[in-house]
Amino acid sequence: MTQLPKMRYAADLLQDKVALVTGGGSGMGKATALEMARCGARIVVLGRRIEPIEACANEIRAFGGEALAISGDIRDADRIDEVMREIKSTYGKLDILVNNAGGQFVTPARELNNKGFETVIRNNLIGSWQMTKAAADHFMFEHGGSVVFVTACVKSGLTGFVHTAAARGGVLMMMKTLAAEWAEYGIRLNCVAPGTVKTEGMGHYPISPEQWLKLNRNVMGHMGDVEDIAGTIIFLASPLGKFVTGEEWYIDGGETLHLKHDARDMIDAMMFAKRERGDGKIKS
Ligand SMILES: CCCCCCC/C=C/C(=O)SCCNC(=O)CCNC(=O)[C@H](O)C(C)(C)COP(=O)(O)OP(=O)(O)OC[C@H]1O[C@@H](n2cnc3c(N)ncnc32)[C@H](O)[C@@H]1OP(=O)(O)O
Ligand SMILES: NC(=O)C1=CN([C@@H]2O[C@H](COP(=O)(O)OP(=O)(O)OC[C@H]3O[C@@H](n4cnc5c(N)ncnc54)[C@H](OP(=O)(O)O)[C@@H]3O)[C@@H](O)[C@H]2O)C=CC1
Repeated sequence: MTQLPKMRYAADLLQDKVALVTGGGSGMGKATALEMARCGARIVVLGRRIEPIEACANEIRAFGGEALAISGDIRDADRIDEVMREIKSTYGKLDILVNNAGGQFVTPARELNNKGFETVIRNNLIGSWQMTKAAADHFMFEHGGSVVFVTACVKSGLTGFVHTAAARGGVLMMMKTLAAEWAEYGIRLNCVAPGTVKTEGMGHYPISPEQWLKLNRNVMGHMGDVEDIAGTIIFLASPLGKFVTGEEWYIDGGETLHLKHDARDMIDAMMFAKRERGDGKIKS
């Protein structure tokens, strides 16, 4: 059971709202789902594995909230359509979409093949587009809504992650374009770009959190907590953010204050980890 932090927002902030959080079974997505439920929203938790999303929904029910866990892959357009129909038959509407699901692997660009590049683009750009378009078609063109994309700090690229830098940059420009085109339907769209945040997901990488911090440009010297990101997502998604659209907010411990590149250090650390493992891919 997750240790719930002190509540920051009013318990009725999201009263009568229905929110869908992709990747809501772990990390920042789970923290967002739990806090949104504590603010009164009915929550749909989406992810590929059923266990983590069921666990999150059960935690919400345990404190008296309402939640529905639906398994699905954001890359699968047919499944997304089914998910939207299930939400319609259960709750009748969808007010908030948090496009949080995503992930990538670390690799020097020189060693990345086309399939690997496309895999990460599909997971982080095309998946978010498909979710957003389906939410708008099924619900938000009708009654408005708010979409928050979780991206990453890629202001000056991201060494070792050319695929995800391209995908997240694509999400940013997609979000800004949609914010302009869809304002007339009452749809707001924004991005939250986390710096390095302590989550289960960081376990996928071959270096320790301490090594991440050394390579990182964060001036605070410590990682973010999932609640730092959840709080910002909720602000933007809720009526508190009703005059904000088309924005990207960096929640990054000052990582973007200075743009010193860590290119050599990053590649060296990754290549070292790869040699240590003796395999072709940099896997955790
Ligand atoms: C200085 C600090 C910087 C901080 C940086 C930002 C920190 C970000 C942190 C986070 O995002 S935490 C969230 C963490 N979660 C993840 O990142 C998820 C981990 N990754 C995955 O689950 C998977 O890698 C994936 C991205 C979802 C892809 O999985 P999928 O099952 O769709 O593809 P695969 O069949 O495994 O692979 C397809 C294709 O992709 C290439 N490839 C895959 N893995 C690697 C690898 N480790 N190295 C190189 N290439 C890889 C490859 O072409 C694969 O095809 P095949 O070779 O298998 O035919
Ligand atoms: N932690 C960090 O420092 C940073 C993270 N980010 C990004 O923030 C987001 C959340 O990260 P974090 O909480 O750390 O990550 P986690 O790995 O803990 O969570 C990612 C979640 O997304 C789900 N997911 C991944 N791919 C898909 C898919 N194709 N379809 C449906 N669900 C999917 C996973 O569940 P399942 O596997 O069951 O599908 C998982 O629950 C991600 O987009 C991440 O890349 C960005 C910058 C930094």
